[in-house]
Amino acid sequence: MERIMDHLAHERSKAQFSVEEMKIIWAGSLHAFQVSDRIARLVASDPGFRKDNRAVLSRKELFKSALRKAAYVWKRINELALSEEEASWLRFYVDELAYAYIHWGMFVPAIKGSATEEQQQKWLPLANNMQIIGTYAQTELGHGSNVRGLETTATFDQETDEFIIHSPTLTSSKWWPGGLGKVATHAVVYARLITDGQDYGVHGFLVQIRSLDDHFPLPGVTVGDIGMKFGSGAFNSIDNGFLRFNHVRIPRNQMLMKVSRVTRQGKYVESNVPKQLLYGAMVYVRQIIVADASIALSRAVCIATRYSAVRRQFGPPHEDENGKGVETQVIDYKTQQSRLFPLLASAYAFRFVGEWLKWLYTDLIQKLEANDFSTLPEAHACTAGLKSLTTSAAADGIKECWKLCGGHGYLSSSGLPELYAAFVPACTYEGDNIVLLLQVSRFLMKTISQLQTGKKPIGTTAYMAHVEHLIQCRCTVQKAEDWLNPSVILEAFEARAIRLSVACAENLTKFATPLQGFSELSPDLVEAAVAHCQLIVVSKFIEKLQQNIEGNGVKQQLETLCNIYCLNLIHKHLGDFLSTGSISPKQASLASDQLRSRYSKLRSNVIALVDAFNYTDHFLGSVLGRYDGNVYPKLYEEAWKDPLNDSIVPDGYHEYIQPLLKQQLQNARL
Ligand SMILES: CC(C)(COP(=O)(O)OP(=O)(O)OC[C@H]1O[C@@H](n2cnc3c(N)ncnc32)[C@H](O)[C@@H]1OP(=O)(O)O)[C@@H](O)C(=O)NCCC(=O)NCCSC(=O)CCCCCCCCCCCCCCC(=O)O
Ligand SMILES: Cc1cc2nc3c(=O)[nH]c(=O)nc-3n(C[C@H](O)[C@H](O)[C@H](O)COP(=O)(O)OP(=O)(O)OC[C@H]3O[C@@H](n4cnc5c(N)ncnc54)[C@H](O)[C@@H]3O)c2cc1C
Repeated sequence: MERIMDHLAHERSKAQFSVEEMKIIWAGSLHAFQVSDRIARLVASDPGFRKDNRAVLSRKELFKSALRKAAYVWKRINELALSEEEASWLRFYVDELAYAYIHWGMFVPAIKGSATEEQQQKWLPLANNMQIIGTYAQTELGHGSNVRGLETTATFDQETDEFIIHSPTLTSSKWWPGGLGKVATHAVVYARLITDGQDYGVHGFLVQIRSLDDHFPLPGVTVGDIGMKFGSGAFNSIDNGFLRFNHVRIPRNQMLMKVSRVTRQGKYVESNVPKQLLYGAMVYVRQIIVADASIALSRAVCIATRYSAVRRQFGPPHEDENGKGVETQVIDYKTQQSRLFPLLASAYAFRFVGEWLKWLYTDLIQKLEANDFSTLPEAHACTAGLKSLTTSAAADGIKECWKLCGGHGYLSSSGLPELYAAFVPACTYEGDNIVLLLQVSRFLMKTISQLQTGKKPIGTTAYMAHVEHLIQCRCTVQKAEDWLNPSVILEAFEARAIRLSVACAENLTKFATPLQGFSELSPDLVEAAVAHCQLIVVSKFIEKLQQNIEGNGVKQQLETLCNIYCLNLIHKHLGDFLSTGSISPKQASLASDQLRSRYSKLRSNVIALVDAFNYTDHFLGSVLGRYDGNVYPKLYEEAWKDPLNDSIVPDGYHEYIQPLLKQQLQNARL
């Protein structure tokens, strides 16, 4: 036991940089570090937030436990008079999915984004004080990605000055909203607005669905839970629900009227803001999900890295610090490094691009407030594309981390199965990842077509202004070290991205209609979108390194991580880079040489680099990822806690095992 604890301490002593300074870089600022660190410790030390083994709880127990924790969170927020920022960290570190995520993450933002000032004044205090609990009811049984295809109707009745909300078909039943099944009292419902016999498309409506007195559904409302989801624990603590309306009436002023409104006379009036603002809550959450992806991936990487340093298999006999013969740490196998270190680099890359995206979103909101809508298309493309890119990579990465831990990774006590099950739906919710990439490609094709009109591309598409150069430039790498030059990397990624996009744009012209072209070429368009999004991540990582980064050795570690992130992408997408002529086969081989050398450079720092995430053992929830590396005794201890070990002889022995054994013995004797 002592030996293993010493082992991680030895790993930590090898770090060539200041972990404390890196923690601040990871958190984003000294302030963010201090607040999150304080709240993380508060949660970890409070028995009310203990994480029992969720995998062994029944659905009802799990759900009730999540309700208890959510209520306790609210109590502590009020007792400690926490600020909005602190409250948000508290919900985050409690790490139990419950209705509050949708209430704070989607219901409140939907009101803020789509309601008029007057409506906000009425509804926000109720929501902020938890006098009502809200959900976001958009998806239907028959319609998820295609929001324009939603069937629920909101028909204006001029006589009573009300909207009648109705589910005309089974497929129009709302399906999936979190917190809807058993908890929410209110919902922002997306429905087709019909007035004067005309259908004006999908709009948002605030609808009360349960009584605030006895929690029963209101007349005309049928509501329930959609059932168990993948994985034990994970999303099963939350009540994703179904909802059907039978001519439910709401006052006219419960239509969210920032984008358009219906007058007392039933006239539909558009405001001067783009209708896409109705989808504002999705843009907001997609931006948060990118930050979530870096957190989920970094948790898995932290577990796999610490465990890989503890775990030993095969190898020539080494001597440990005490001169005792030991096997090789699995982290020293080059295959382990080539699978794990790019994931560590990706966690950092996603963290920085998430930080940038938060800035982009804040900037968008400021512009919208000043009636400047110019950056909305780019913000939509960036949030959609990066949500897609980072969640797909993080979900795959978490799965890889569990395999990197061998058999023990498959145990619930490793924390990895639940982490995976809880994160993988991020590839689907808030927009299916392929559907979102197609949105990005649409934006890219539009930008390319506008180049011909002389319109200057801005923001993340600014590189497209150099199309003529990027289409014909040749990569200048001659030796492996040349790959450490950021401008060389950037140009290779820009050339690959623009060449894929231009090829798509040219191919699209060969079809009878753009619609037909988009449909036939959609796999290529998705690849072009991925290339563009990877370029954004690469360029934001490089930009981060150009900032003033303090702390002994911190910048050097980030440079190595950035090199690994970029070179590994080249390695993984070699087909693209070679087929577009962005690099040559010889340069590809030099990139691989450089990548190997970066792994060696990073090796002695990896434990400290995952320590910089500053995750408490409580938050990690993993025996394999413990800070002290005391893995084996704790695995043994956890095994004993399994309900099957409550009795020596299992329940069922007398009914099923004993008779079988007896029968077989008797048969043998005959
Ligand atoms: C975009 C679509 C795929 C398709 O759109 P269409 O092609 O049909 O076109 P449209 O006519 O709709 O659009 C035309 C035009 O608009 C552009 N557009 C589209 N969307 C947007 C947008 N959002 N913003 C700006 N512009 C937009 C589009 O590109 C066109 O432009 P051009 O004409 O110029 O080309 C659309 O149908 C779509 O979005 N589909 C996806 C559906 C979707 O995403 N649904 C989400 C449902 S809600 C959900 O899934 C919730 C899950 C939540 C799970 C838990 C989350 C956990 C994390 C929460 C955070 C916690 C926070 C806690 C905070 C705290 O605690 O404090
Ligand atoms: C855990 C979880 C929580 C959720 N929470 C909420 C919530 O709170 N509120 C809410 O309203 N919704 C919620 N959702 C629903 C979610 O937003 C939808 O599942 C999502 O938008 C995808 O829609 P879909 O399920 O209909 O998939 P579909 O659109 O049916 O996708 C099925 C397949 O078709 C493909 N596909 C679809 N359209 C195209 C296209 N145009 N081109 C190419 N391929 C296409 C997709 O790539 C996918 O492979 C949640 C979902 C999950 C899993």
